[in-house]
Amino acid sequence: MALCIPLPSCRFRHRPVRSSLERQELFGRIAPVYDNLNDLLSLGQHRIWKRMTVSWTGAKMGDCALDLCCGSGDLAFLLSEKVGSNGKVTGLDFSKEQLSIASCRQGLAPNACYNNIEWVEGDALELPFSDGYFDAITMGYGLRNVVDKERAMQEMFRVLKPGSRVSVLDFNKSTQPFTNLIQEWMIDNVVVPVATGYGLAKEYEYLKSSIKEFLTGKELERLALQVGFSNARHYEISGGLMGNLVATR
Ligand SMILES: C/C(=C\Cc1cc(O)c2ccccc2c1O)CCC[C@H](C)CCC[C@H](C)CCCC(C)C
Ligand SMILES: C[S@@+](CC[C@H](N)C(=O)[O-])C[C@H]1O[C@@H](n2cnc3c(N)ncnc32)[C@H](O)[C@@H]1O
Repeated sequence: MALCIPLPSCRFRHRPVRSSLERQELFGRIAPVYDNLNDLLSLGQHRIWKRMTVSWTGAKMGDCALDLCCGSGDLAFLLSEKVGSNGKVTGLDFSKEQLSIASCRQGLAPNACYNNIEWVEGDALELPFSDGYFDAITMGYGLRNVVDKERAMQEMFRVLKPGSRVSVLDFNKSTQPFTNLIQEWMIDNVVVPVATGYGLAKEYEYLKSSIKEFLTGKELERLALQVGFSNARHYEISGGLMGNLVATR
């Protein structure tokens, strides 16, 4: 009979969320509360970080832009305002539940330009777009969550036009121990307790391990150059708690 002895080494205890399917299901479960919790937990700051992300792409009127791992669509809506009614935005995500919220928000919003957004259910690791198709790409809190970060960067490089930019927003994996300590303290003492009230403790506990397994700013810059980008720069935001990688094809 198989026995799982409750020791710290038992691989069935505190098993981290690993496979792509497990992550897809996690984002499906948090979808109903995701937007409200982002506003609450970041004290509205995530809206500012997302505006900075869009601005760093250099997207302009008439452009064709992609928001990868779009979730409920925050960055896609901001891109839509930048490219206007003559431009086009594609929001791609593998979670039906997140896309359904994005689509509802689009229907409820009065902005005419939001008609230029199309939602696509797909995998960031196998993009259903031709080479050199987009003038700008955003990815908010997506790269840390994909199972193959190099592959995701390669796909972004492939579908981007030469000279165009990708802007990748995420938690910063700092090289400063004190910054990491603050980040971990916030997750343990604010984020997870709040999420527990919604029955989503495990889902938000995942944040801490995913940041630990993520890349530092310098490592992200190196990865971008390695897959072929001609220029890559990582910016720290909000005292180094968040970060944004800007890379030019
Ligand atoms: C927009 C935020 C998180 C998105 C997010 C990303 C993920 O990968 C997840 C994975 C699993 C579950 C949930 C998520 C998820 O929500 C940021 C939300 C805020 C942070 C959770 C809290 C960080 C603290 C802020 C840095 C506080 C800053 C306030 C200060 C006034 C500058
Ligand atoms: C934390 S949410 C970010 C949502 C949104 N970009 C934002 O900034 O609020 C991460 C999103 O990435 C999506 N995702 C993760 N891995 C993916 C993949 N391989 N392909 C497509 N979407 C993915 C999830 O479904 C989820 O909606």
